Amino acid sequence: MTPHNHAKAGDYADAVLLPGDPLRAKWIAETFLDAPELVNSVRNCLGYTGTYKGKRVSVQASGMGQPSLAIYAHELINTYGVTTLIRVGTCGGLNAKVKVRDLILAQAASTDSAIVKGRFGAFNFAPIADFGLLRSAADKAEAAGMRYHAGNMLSSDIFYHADGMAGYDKLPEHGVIGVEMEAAALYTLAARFGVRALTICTMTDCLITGQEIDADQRQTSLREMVSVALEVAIEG
Ligand SMILES: O=P(O)(O)O[C@H]1O[C@H](CO)[C@@H](O)[C@H]1O
Ligand SMILES: O=c1cc[nH]c(=O)[nH]1
Repeated sequence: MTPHNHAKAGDYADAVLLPGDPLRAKWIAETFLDAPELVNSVRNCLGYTGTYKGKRVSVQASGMGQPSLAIYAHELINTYGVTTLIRVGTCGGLNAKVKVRDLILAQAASTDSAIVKGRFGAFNFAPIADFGLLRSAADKAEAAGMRYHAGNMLSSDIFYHADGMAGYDKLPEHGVIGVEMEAAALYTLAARFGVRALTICTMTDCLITGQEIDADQRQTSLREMVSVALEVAIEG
């Protein structure tokens, strides 16, 4: 047990999906998992374990932002022995080629966060996805006919930039295609502790075109993203 998680040893599967939103964790558990059991509800940051296609898998909400995700990821890895962490999030679009509902597989994650930047002194560490998980997710999205983009994500500590698009500076012109708030910390912790991590996001609002997902599309496209993540998770 930890200050943020009252699950017992063995309550989590080796692979855990990490949505930001606790209610998305509940929806994933109730919609996709067989015999889901609530294993954590501290702060309402819900965690569940069940089976998917006969294999044990968990889902744990990470909250919003890198400090919050870092707490849950750190504890899942170091207290509960989790070895595969797959974030299933939403993100904004920073490239017009990425349409709402498209998946972004975060191959790498740039960041403005001190949680990563403060750790490497003179160096700019490059947080990257586990290649096996990335390749598997790309294969599965492709096989299912989904639109997806593998590329550089921005994990920002700031949702409301005071300067609007200028807040993203030169990142879009250097190939950064989406923005969310957790992947870089997840990849950095995975690297530090020698486990596997991937971030998959559904693009819900394009900051370039102003296009936004509507309520009906949101559920369908999150469903597609979660199916891909679960298929990757149970591969072991
Ligand atoms: O939908 P989730 O997984 O929460 O992800 C995105 O949504 C939140 C901001 O609205 C941030 O957590 C961001 O990363
Ligand atoms: O624009 C967006 C949309 C989702 N999540 C973010 O962090 N930014």
